[in-house]
Amino acid sequence: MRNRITLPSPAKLNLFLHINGRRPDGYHELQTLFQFLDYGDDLTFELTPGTAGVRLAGPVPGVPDNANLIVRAAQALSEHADHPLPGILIGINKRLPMGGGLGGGSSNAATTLMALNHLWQLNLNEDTLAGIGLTLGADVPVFVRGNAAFGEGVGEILTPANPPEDWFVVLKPECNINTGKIFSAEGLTRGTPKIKIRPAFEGDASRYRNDCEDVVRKLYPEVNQSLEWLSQFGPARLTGTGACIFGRFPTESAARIIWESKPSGITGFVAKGVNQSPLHQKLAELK
Ligand SMILES: C[C@@](CO)(OP(=O)(O)O)[C@H](O)COP(=O)(O)OP(=O)(O)OC[C@H]1O[C@@H](n2ccc(N)nc2=O)[C@H](O)[C@@H]1O
Ligand SMILES: Nc1ncnc2c1ncn2[C@@H]1O[C@H](COP(=O)(O)OP(=O)(O)O)[C@@H](O)[C@H]1O
Repeated sequence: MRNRITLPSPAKLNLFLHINGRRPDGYHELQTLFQFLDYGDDLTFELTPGTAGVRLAGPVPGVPDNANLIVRAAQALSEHADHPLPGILIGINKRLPMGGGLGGGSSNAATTLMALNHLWQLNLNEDTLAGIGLTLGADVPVFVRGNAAFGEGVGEILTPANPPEDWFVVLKPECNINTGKIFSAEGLTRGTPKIKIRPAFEGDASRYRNDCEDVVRKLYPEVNQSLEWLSQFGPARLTGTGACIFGRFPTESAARIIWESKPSGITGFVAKGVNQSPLHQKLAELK
């Protein structure tokens, strides 16, 4: 049994995102296709016997520790323990932009649930971990399950999927987008008819759109400009409620050529889409 493990906390893309309606509680019913990227944050977990509680080795800028999804995930998990738990120190190597639609915070929460379930020897099953994850955010369950998936409901009803593992240029326009602001925008497309994705989806996901895109383009000219630039080279889309956008390429070299020619000042990265989460690949190696 190790005392210290470093685990990946990958990004997700919403390859498409449809909004089918609004629930009585105000949340929106979605249909979306999640795929992971082989790019993300790294989290290091170290047991600190003789101490109690969860400490972060350093803060995430702009996020108080007690609001950090890593700390909130650890606390939620600790409520399921039936034995005293040793303290834990968590280091964060943050690469993913925050509030970018890449699910970084949700992914950090899922990595924490999986890591501490192992280090604290809680033996909770995946259903329980996904259920705890859902209390922290709609995107946490897909990161706990670790399979590319169609998501329904608010994204928690998951059907495994196998989209092509293409390469992506991901760009982060210079703006931060609040998810709540987009879901409450007046002109948001909210009535896209449901498509049949269960028991199996038959179709080309790239034919479908992100229903948040029109509103985000109007409210954030930076996103509009970046989408116009990237779509010269093929279909480009928003992920989640933005601000990140992505373009799909069949090879790494094709993606890198476009990446090298991006307008100056814009940040982002090139990554491969993967249908098994890098977190689950690493956990399988540790077994
Ligand atoms: C849109 C998606 C798609 O993957 O991703 P991101 O852009 O955040 O990465 C997710 O569904 C984001 O889910 P989650 O991360 O739980 O959303 P939050 O930031 O907690 O939501 C902020 C607010 O947006 C509204 N909201 C959120 C999700 C949803 N399906 N319907 C909503 O109406 C609610 O008012 C909520 O209070
Ligand atoms: N560990 C964390 N990493 C990133 N963001 C976090 C974290 N903990 C809490 N947050 C909060 O969650 C918000 C959403 O972050 P994130 O999941 O990265 O973006 P998105 O949901 O747009 O993909 C951030 O703006 C931040 O306030």
